[in-house]
Amino acid sequence: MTQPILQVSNLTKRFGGVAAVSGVSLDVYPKETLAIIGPNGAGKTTFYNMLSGRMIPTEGSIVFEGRDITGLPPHRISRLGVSRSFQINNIFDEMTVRENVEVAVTAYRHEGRRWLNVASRNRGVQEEADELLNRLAMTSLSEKRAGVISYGDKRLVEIAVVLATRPHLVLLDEPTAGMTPDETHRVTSLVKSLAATGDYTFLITEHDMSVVFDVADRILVMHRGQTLVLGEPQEVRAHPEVRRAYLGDTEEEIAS
Ligand SMILES: Nc1ncnc2c1ncn2[C@@H]1O[C@H](COP(=O)(O)OP(=O)(O)OP(=O)(O)O)[C@@H](O)[C@H]1O
Repeated sequence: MTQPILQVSNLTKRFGGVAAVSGVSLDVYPKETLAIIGPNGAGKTTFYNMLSGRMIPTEGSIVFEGRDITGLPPHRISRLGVSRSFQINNIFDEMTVRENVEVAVTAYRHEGRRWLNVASRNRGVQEEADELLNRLAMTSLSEKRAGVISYGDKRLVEIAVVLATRPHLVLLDEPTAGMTPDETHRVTSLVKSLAATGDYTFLITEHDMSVVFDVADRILVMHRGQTLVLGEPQEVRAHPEVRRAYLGDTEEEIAS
């Protein structure tokens, strides 16, 4: 049987009396796309923060590709192949799209402080950046300054920057937040096409249920820091507590 790429056991984070995440256990398998949903305050961000090393769990363990990464600092976890995109833009507006990706590729290659000078001259880096942009169908934007492209395109550049670190596990944090329907469609298509390459495993937090049901192989529903349901989309859709606690209201809303 396939070994999980990520094994989360009894993961717990308490802030004083508040258990933001409480006893969550989860196995994630290579190449799957697993969505994490839940109402505001359910613990999704705290869960991500522990996976990516920004917060140290109060209890529990995180094993990635057979190695215990619990409590390691973010740069070590990233280096091991877990990469996270954020809800905020963190790209350089003054640089072109390609330069942004080159910086990420170069940083990954550990060229240290010389990266700014090296990036534009290093053909290997350029080729890798071009290949990534091609993979994301963004070649036509390569020479544009990041500051002038649309919000949706910026979010895609961020995904390119994340992929430049050659992750095996990609944590996407509300990738379609603030996007137009067209932009949302581009992101869902992209995630699906990247998942289809078999090179990545995705965790994705997302409030847009149509995106979740479109991209996810499985869904973890969190509620008050705990696992409410973990299952395939049709199980989650049909689950009475999920309907009450989160998806809420009507059949049509959930199916849409
Ligand atoms: N640094 C912190 N100190 C104290 N309490 C915190 C801290 N971070 C999160 N919490 C609390 O933990 C709970 C879970 O928060 P978290 O941000 O993880 O939820 P979320 O599911 O990501 O919510 P949202 O969808 O609004 O981003 C909330 O009650 C929140 O107030």
